[in-house]
Amino acid sequence: MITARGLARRFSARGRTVNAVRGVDLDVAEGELVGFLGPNGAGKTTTLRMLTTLLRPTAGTATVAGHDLLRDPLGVRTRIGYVAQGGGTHPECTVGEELELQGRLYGLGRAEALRRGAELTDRLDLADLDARPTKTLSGGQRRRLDIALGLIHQPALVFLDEPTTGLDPQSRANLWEHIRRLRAEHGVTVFLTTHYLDEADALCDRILVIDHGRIVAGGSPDSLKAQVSGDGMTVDVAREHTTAAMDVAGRLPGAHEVAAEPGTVRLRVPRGDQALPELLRALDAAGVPMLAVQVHRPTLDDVFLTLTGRTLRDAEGPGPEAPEESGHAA
Ligand SMILES: Nc1ncnc2c1ncn2[C@@H]1O[C@H](COP(=O)(O)OP(=O)(O)OP(=O)(O)O)[C@@H](O)[C@H]1O
Repeated sequence: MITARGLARRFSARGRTVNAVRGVDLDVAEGELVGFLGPNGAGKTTTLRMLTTLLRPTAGTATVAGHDLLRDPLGVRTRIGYVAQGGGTHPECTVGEELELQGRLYGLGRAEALRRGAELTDRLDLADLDARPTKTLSGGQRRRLDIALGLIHQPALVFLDEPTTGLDPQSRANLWEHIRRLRAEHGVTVFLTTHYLDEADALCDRILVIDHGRIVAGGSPDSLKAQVSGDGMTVDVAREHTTAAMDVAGRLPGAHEVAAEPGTVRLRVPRGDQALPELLRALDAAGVPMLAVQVHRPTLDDVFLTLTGRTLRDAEGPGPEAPEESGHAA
């Protein structure tokens, strides 16, 4: 459904050059639900905008939904849906009007646009909101409307840019269910970007991790987690015992990535369940009272840390300063 080779995009403005995407290869099969994961400024949106014809690549080639991205951008556009981060609804228009207008923009007749709109509002739990101005919708309802608008022309492939950013946990879980159903019941291929590891973990068959404009890892959530060697342990002690606890922890068989901050020691061990009693005995023998301990299986957070040396939290915040440049359809 998507094949991209060496896709790259450079922005230049005011004498500065930003290599936002530095040569991305992608293969997405029909019916896959793929997550594109990375911190702020990693190049997710830029890649998405290239794949959806909104931004011309500086290098590389791609075929999207059976059409060549550079030679046949119109062909690409008719077969894909793109749900951008901010959405684009008019605040005074009603849900029904927005859907009808979008359908007409895609060349549907009025009756067909209304029929599709009704089908989508039904499918996305918006059926009672037809007459409501979009400005009165909740965050979750608005995101579901954005998705309905992206699906009006029955695309085979839909791109969702951070679909759940800003939503409360319940609305996120609800939206995940709708995204799963898009694929399960309608065979739509879904390519989504997200900051959230739990989202990628819960939703995606496959995850691609992008950092500094390059894909640094890819695979199923489980296979990525398997790349992290061992379980994590977090040990809390009184601040004055931090160094002693770190020494003890570092001597456990197979202990690695041992790090400490005042009152807390973190490490990785091959098997957390086996290391725990040993750690308790060793701390006891060293006269270090332990206040609390946690053992956890590797998470995608750990994967990200292992691959990039940063946690997604470290990476939060604005990306490198870069001036705006308006995008051009290819
Ligand atoms: N129009 C532009 N002009 C100049 N630089 C840009 C432009 N668009 C993006 N960039 C820069 O390219 C890099 C990648 O940005 P991009 O928006 O693709 O990242 P992202 O992974 O989607 O981040 P976020 O999660 O914050 O949306 C950043 O350094 C950004 O500042």
